[in-house]
Amino acid sequence: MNTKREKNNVLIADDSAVMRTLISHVITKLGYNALTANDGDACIHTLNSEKVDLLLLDLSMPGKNGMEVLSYLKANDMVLPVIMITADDDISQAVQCIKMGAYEYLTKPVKNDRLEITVSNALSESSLKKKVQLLEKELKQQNIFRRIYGESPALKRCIEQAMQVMETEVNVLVIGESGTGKELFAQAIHSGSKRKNGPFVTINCAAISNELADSLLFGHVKGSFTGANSDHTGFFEQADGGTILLDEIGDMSLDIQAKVLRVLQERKIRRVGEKKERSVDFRLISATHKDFSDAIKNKTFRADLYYRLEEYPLLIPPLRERREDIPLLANHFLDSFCTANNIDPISFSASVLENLSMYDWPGNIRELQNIVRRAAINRSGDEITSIPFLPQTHMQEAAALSPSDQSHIDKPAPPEPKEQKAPDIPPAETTAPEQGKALLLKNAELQTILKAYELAGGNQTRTAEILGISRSSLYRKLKKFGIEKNLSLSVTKGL
Ligand SMILES: Nc1ncnc2c1ncn2[C@@H]1O[C@H](COP(=O)(O)OP(=O)(O)OP(=O)(O)O)[C@@H](O)[C@H]1O
Repeated sequence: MNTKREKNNVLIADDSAVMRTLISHVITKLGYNALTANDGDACIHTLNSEKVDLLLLDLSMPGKNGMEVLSYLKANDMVLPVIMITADDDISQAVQCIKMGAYEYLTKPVKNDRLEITVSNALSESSLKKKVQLLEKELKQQNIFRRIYGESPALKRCIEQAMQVMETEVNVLVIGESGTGKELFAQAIHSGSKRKNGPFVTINCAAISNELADSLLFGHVKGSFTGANSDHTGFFEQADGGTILLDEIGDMSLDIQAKVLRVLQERKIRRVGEKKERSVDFRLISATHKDFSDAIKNKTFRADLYYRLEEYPLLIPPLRERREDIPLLANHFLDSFCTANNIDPISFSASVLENLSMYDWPGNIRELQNIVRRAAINRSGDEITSIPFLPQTHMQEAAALSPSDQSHIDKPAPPEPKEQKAPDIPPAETTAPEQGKALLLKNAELQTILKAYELAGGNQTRTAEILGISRSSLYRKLKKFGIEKNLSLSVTKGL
């Protein structure tokens, strides 16, 4: 790359007007912009007000001398190549400047050819350094956010914000509907922070009762209450040196809010049954799907705690506000499912991807992930051509979408050819009465569970994993279908 063409700004700081004129002449002839300063203070002023790519700095100047300007640059993290200009008898100081980070020194009288070469080399090197730094930043971003898929401007904005805040110690409040990826973002912020080698501890605030709060949050010592058979380390202590995620923070009781506020203020905890206090060092991230304004008004959430939590709010938009991410996410979940289950690659037909893009996804990405898994289990070939169990209640008409939403669905989806539909599950478009529809959905759900069960080789934990639900949800669903325990019996009976 030819640095001359870039019109870099070169600042010449010298108290001699003759030197400034001579050097400016050479710099301009080389194709760079020459800026000048007649002393150290003027030099610092220009550095703060202009974009300066290279500094030619006289060592001996009235007011702040060259060495002091160099110290100022270091103290203020201002990174740019500096070439010292020095009289012969200042050489030892010039060497000292190199040790302080100056790129090179030139002795007076400055020879034009030496000046030209040194300036060109310094600018090329600095531009190369900037490129490497940019690449490093991109690589770091790709690595930290590798599990977060999406290309929409809305998602990219979230990533950019997370990048900005992750290296600080600021408390982050991640706000978004259920299933939008709040926990994923919290994990990414932790892995991009200085605490990345420390623990990442998640507390589900909705699951902590007032009775158990002290023991769970702060720990207990053996014998401190009935059933305390051994010492226990609480969540805050477990997170020492790392990050703690307070998930579903809006569901925390007022009692527990007071306890958490105290830890945030004092950074100390006391285990139940123990007198001594222990210091804890953690970074706090909280997540919520709730709007706090009403809770604060109704005094069910402490305003003083809220303002501590939301030092930096990070808003994750729902999937329906970034529809362009849907096909990408759907394909990603399908590929992951096939890889995890040793299935030959399958794909979605274009019309299915369009249908998925028109759905509102009230359960956001988690719901999309589950629907993709079900579709993969129910497939009848290597292409998925219909999603019969996609509820119509949240389906947008293409015409109802905003123009930006429609960029990917400009043509209406062609009707599915009859022979491609799943044989035993009628398509969702069927104009059946409501009861009939409910029955069809129930049937589709059961078929999905049975196929997952087959795929899992009869293992119920694995079945639940494939379906993306917990084991207890699986049992609940089975119960709903009148199957209490023995799923294999139902499969063999064909239900
Ligand atoms: N952008 C994304 N790319 C890939 N997977 C994602 C993305 N966002 C979320 N997911 C996946 O969706 C699921 C839900 O994400 P996550 O648990 O982070 O959401 P959440 O907002 O914390 O949900 P909840 O409020 O219900 O706890 C997870 O399996 C997660 O891996």
